[in-house]
Amino acid sequence: ALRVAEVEKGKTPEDFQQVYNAIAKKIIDDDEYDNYIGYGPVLVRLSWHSAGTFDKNDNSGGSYGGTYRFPKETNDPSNKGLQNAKAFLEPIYEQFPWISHGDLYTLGGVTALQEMQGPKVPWRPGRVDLPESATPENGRLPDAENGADYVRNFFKRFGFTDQEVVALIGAHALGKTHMANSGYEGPWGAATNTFSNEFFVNLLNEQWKKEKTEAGNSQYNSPSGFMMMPTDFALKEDNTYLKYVKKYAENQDVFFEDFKNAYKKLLENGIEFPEGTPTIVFKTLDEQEQ
Ligand code: HEM
Ligand SMILES: Nc1c(Br)cnc2ccccc12
Repeated sequence: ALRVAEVEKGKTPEDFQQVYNAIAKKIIDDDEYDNYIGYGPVLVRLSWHSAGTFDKNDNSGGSYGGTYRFPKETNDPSNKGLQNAKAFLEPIYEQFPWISHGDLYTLGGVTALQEMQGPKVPWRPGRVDLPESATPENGRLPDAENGADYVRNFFKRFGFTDQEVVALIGAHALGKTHMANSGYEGPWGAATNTFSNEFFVNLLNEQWKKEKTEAGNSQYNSPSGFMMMPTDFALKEDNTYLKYVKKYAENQDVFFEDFKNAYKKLLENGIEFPEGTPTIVFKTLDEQEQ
């Protein structure tokens, strides 16, 4: 079914900037989360998982309906750990009950990314909450215990190119993996809350050793305490992906530009935005008088 955006009644870009500011301030206040990594990375992951159920073949799933709010999707094993991001956003929703859940989950990721010095991501409002019956079945998100062919095939469902796929996975510069959530653990050292191209720099420059985790997964570990999952590592094993890995490791500006475009496409996949829908480029807190 076609998803047509309808901006929340009477709301202006300034209203959405207020939501952005409330999320950004809460990220600063709740800085102790996950050993002081903070909520930035898990908010970005929630925005991706809310959009990552999209299937272009029948236009089902995706960010529009905000169905992550329903237990079936919240409890998808692929979403383990995202409950923390959901709880973080609950008081924001109480403060701005007019916002749709689809807009809230995608705006949460855009806010977190920009406040972690990532690129400015133009964002459009108008996702409309769909009923529980619209919740997609579990299992639409990717499984990290796989190689390049799986990754390439998985993202065909979104209509992404090889370049867009490599750019998007660069989000793994943020945060970390948690044994209790996914059966992967690490990095132990520089789990970061600043967006950069270092995922690609590490992937190319570190010495990697393939090991088994206590959950029975494979992961690649480096002496500096970094880790890669098989689907991360696949990006350097595949010659086409490797071309983009090198491009992004060499030039952070090019990575930021390509990530911004691919992330916007991810968050808006399957949605028709009518003429006149505002495109908002949010100001960061630093850019506003405090
Ligand atoms: C092949 C595709 C992908 C796979 C298999 C994958 C898998 C995973 C797994 C298993 C984790 C660890 C979760 C945990 O243990 O807490 C993770 C974390 C993360 N993923 Fe991905 N991911 C993929 C693509 C993406 C994309 C496209 C984005 C965003 C654009 C993204 C953003 C993140 C972030 C920010 C984290 C860190 C979360 C935290 O620190 O709590 N991932 N991913
Ligand atoms: N920081 C990460 C590194 Br370094 C490598 N892989 C990841 C996969 C998911 C989330 C974070 C990371």
